[in-house]
Amino acid sequence: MTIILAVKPPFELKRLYSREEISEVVRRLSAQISRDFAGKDPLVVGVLKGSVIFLSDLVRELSIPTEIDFIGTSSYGNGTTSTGQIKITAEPTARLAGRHILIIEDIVDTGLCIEAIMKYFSKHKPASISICALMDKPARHQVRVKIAYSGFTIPDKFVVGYGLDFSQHYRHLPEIFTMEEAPDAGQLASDD
Ligand SMILES: O=P(O)(O)OC[C@H]1O[C@H](OP(=O)(O)OP(=O)(O)O)[C@H](O)[C@@H]1O
Ligand SMILES: Nc1nc2[nH]cnc2c(=O)[nH]1
Repeated sequence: MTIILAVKPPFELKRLYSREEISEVVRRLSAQISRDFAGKDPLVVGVLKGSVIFLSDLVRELSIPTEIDFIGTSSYGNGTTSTGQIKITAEPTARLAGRHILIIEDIVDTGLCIEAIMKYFSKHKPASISICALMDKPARHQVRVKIAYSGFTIPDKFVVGYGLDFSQHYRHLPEIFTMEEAPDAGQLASDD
């Protein structure tokens, strides 16, 4: 399925993963997490805002009790490339010391965001910190990242949907799409 967006320049969204493919990955990750964290009362921390839909689906598949919290970061502003300046914009409120913390990311791209989050949690003396990411773009990593629970390994393309935005839009789409300038963008732009 391809959607052409009537913006300038025109972008096209091409479906990368269907609802069924996403559900299958969510079930696989939840099973692994349920097994590894049994008896550990983990603190599941979603990285705002992109992980919210993934986190909601994931925790409802878990067979173990968990506590849920969130951390806010900003790095992408309104564009498709990281500014490289990662700010923690909202801190979790749960007790962190001595906890088994599972960070839930929608995507690891440069890895700068997750690196800053790992640094933040390390300072609070948790028992352990693990990362679960729905998508990983290894071709773009700028830092070493260890993802214990990885959903899809994706090519170097900007993706939207299932929580991920472009300029705060498209988070609501239930599937995941790549977003690229439409091939005839030059033609359309010169038709003004
Ligand atoms: O690996 P990186 O290059 O650091 O990129 C990954 C981060 O970028 C996105 O967040 P963003 O800052 O766009 O905020 P959002 O989740 O609110 O959209 C995404 O949700 C990840 O948290
Ligand atoms: N929406 C979105 N946000 C990102 N942040 C880092 N990479 C991406 C991406 O591919 N899509």
